[in-house]
Amino acid sequence: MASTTPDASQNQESTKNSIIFRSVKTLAESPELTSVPSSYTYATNPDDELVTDPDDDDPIPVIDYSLLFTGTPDQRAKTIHDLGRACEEWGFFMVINHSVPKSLMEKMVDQVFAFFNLKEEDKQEYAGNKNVTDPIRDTCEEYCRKTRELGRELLKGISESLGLEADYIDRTMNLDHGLQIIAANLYSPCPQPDLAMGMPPHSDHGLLNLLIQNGVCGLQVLHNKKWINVSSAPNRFLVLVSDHLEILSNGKYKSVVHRAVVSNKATRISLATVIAPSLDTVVEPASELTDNQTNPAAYVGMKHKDYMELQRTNHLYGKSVLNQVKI
Ligand SMILES: O=C(O)CCC(=O)C(=O)O
Ligand SMILES: [Fe+2]
Repeated sequence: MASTTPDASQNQESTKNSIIFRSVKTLAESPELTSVPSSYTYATNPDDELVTDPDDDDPIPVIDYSLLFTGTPDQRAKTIHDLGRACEEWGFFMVINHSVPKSLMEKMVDQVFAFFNLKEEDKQEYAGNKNVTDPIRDTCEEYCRKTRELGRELLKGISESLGLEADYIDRTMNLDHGLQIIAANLYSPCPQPDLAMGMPPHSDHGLLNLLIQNGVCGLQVLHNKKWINVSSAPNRFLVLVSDHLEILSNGKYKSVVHRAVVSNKATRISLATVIAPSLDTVVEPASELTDNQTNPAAYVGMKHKDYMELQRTNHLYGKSVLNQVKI
C-alpha cells in the first residue's frame, strides 16, 4: 500500500513504514487495493484444510420449529429427537418455520448494512456517548425480543432431548435475566480471499447462537474434521451450539467450531444473536446428567461473567477457552 488518494487518506493514519486503516471496510474500499497487506494475511494449516459441501448422506440437520407446537405428538417427539441428534452429531442445525417474521429479519439486516455504510466520521459519533443501536432501536428491540423467544423455546426442546424437564435450562441458567448479545459482522469483498479469513475458527460462549446473513454465504462449520460450507436459503436461522450448552450437558452436546471465510465478489453481513445465561449464573454440568462412577463432571463450574472475561483476555482460537474449564 504505497500511495493513497486524497479522499481515502481521510480514513488512514500513516506511521513511519506503513499505513493503518481505521477499518477493514475502509481498506477493502480503497481503490488501489489489489492484494492483501501482510498484516491482514491469515495462514491456514494445509493439514486442516479439507473444505467440502455437505454430503448427501449426511446433510446439515434442518429443524421444523412449528412442529414443536402444532405437530402431532409423534411429530413433536421426532423433532425433539432430531434436535438432540443435531446437537450431539453436528453442534449445528438450521431452523425453518420459526416465529421470527421474515420482514423483521430482512429489516434488521438492511438497517445494519445502512449503519455500516455511514461515512466513517458519522460512525465515529457512535464510538462515544451515542448508543450504536440508536438509528435502528425499534427494529433492534423487536428483533431481540423475537430471537430471545425463539432461543428459549429451542432450549426447551433441547432440555427435553437431554431427558430433563422442558424448563430445566431456562430455570437453571436464569434466562429471565439471561444475557443476550447481538453482534453484526461485515465482510467486505477481498481481492485475495484465499489469503484472508473473515473470522478465525472458534466456538461461542453462551448456550445457542442464532445466526442470519444477507444471502451471501461464508460460514463454515467443522464436522468430522472437515470444514463444511453452509449455504442457506432465506428465512432460516443457522443455530450454533455454544460452550455453555456443552458444559451443561457434560459434553454430550458439543459446541461447534466455526469460521467465516471471505469472497472477492460480494459484501457479506451476518448477525449473530447469542442466547446466554445470566452473568451471575454458575454454569456447570447438570447433576442429573452426571454421576461419580460412570459419568463424572468433565468441566469445572464457572460464573458466566468470569467465562466471558476468560474469553476476552485469551486469544480466541478453536476451543481454547472451553479447554481451560475442562477437567
Ligand atoms: O459470520 C459468520 O457466519 C460467523 C459469525 C460468528 O461466528 C460470530 O459472530 O460469533
Ligand atoms: Fe461465532
